[in-house]
Amino acid sequence: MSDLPPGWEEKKSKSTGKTYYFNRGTNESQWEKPVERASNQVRASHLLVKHTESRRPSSWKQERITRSKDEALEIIKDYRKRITSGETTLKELASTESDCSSARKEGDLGFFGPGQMQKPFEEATFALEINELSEPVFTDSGIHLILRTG
Ligand SMILES: Cn1nc(-c2ccccc2)cc1C(=O)N[C@H](Cc1nc2ccccc2[nH]1)C(=O)O
Repeated sequence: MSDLPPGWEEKKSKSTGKTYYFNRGTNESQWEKPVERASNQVRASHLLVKHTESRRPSSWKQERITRSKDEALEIIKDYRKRITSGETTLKELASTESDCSSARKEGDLGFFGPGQMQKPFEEATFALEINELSEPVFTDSGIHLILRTG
């Protein structure tokens, strides 16, 4: 009975004889044995605009964040329009504009389950369909746009 997630198979490297894992569906291959992701987890990328009331009003972009919450909301609304019009993507904008250090990963936060992120962020993400973009979401960190990716 294979204990590998769907699509994965165990193979032997012709050159080294070492076991590796190959996914015929995605053409991925890796040395580490793939593990099943918990079914209650989701994956998301986000763009964060901080403001003066943010828990940590500082970021890789700006040592001291001086914009107001209202200004941050106007910025986030403009970003959302540009994404929904197809002019740009959330990942492109997050890379240059997000006040979260995940900007260096195009805003990708990876997989997370209940209890890992601030409640408003968690609730908004779990309410999204995969590839759906949230409305502006308010947390203690600032204002977010969230794209559920998994
Ligand atoms: C939750 N998280 N993951 C990363 C991250 C992920 C991948 C690569 C580098 C950093 C950064 C953070 C984080 O909390 N960043 C904070 C801002 C922030 N606050 C959040 C609240 C909810 C979800 C994401 C959030 N990001 C910061 O940089 O001040």
